[in-house]
Amino acid sequence: MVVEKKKKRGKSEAADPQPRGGGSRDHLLCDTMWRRRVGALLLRPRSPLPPPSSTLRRHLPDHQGSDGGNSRKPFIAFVLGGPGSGKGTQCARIASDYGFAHLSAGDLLRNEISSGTEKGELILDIIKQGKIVPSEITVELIRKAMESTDAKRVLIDGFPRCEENRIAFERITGTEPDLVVFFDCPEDEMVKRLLGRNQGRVDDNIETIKKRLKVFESLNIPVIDYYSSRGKVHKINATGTEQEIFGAVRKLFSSLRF
Ligand SMILES: Nc1ncnc2c1ncn2[C@@H]1O[C@H](COP(=O)(O)OP(=O)(O)OP(=O)(O)O)[C@@H](O)[C@H]1O
Ligand SMILES: Nc1ccn([C@H]2C[C@H](O)[C@@H](COP(=O)(O)O)O2)c(=O)n1
Ligand SMILES: [Mg+2]
Repeated sequence: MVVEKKKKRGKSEAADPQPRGGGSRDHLLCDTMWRRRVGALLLRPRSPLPPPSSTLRRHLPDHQGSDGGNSRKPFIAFVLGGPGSGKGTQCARIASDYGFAHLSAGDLLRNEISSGTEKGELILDIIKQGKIVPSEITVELIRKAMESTDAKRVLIDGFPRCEENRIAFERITGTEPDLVVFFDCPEDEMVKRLLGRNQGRVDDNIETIKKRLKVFESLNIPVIDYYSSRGKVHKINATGTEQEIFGAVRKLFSSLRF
């Protein structure tokens, strides 16, 4: 199933996950341009990837293990949807009812900001502008979080946000999601929810929200289309009350064999 384009979706933007060209499309940049701008930080020599730890080995595809099943990779669900579509709200309920660990990419990045490091400052600057943080930063945070949980079911909320995110995740963890849940919500409803969220987020203002919506259409929809073509996407209508939406979520999760 290829996700239908909404009426307001710009044809060329949605079809071009890495738009090239002038400054007016600056809001669409994914991590390539940012890597250039912050070269000093990102081009620092990185130590070679360590051999997978026993925990990470659980994430490798087709790893059957020889310890009675304890080393099998966890069930991984990516949870996607536009800003304010209700990903975090529904993930909290899924985690509590179905025993999933909830890893929110946005929360991991905000924790890094709180740590007051140079990397945190870079992340803050990018988030304020509604853009996407370089994949190697985000995937590394997710990889560490996955390593430090023993959960057999993991929700990864708000990731991957662009094709580079997806490809970096697959390369670094050597695995793919078992399921992609897409919360489909009209833009006007998402804007209303974000403006009413009132959690002090630096990106919950109308200017940044407009940019995040454009980035979602341009860079995240192609990822959803990619997984749709691989039969992994389950689309949920994200309008209605939290409880109504969770009804649809429950139908899906109760039907899964983990
Ligand atoms: N069905 C709903 N109806 C009305 N408000 C909702 C609903 N679901 C969530 N909300 C509220 O909308 C706001 C955004 O929800 P939430 O934080 O879950 O979205 P999100 O998709 O995680 O957004 P972001 O991508 O910005 O993190 C929150 O204030 C939340 O309480
Ligand atoms: N994969 C990701 C996830 C998040 N970010 C940045 C950009 C988002 O606007 C911001 C907030 O995320 P949210 O809490 O809305 O999921 O964090 C990113 O760059 N890459
Ligand atoms: Mg969220």
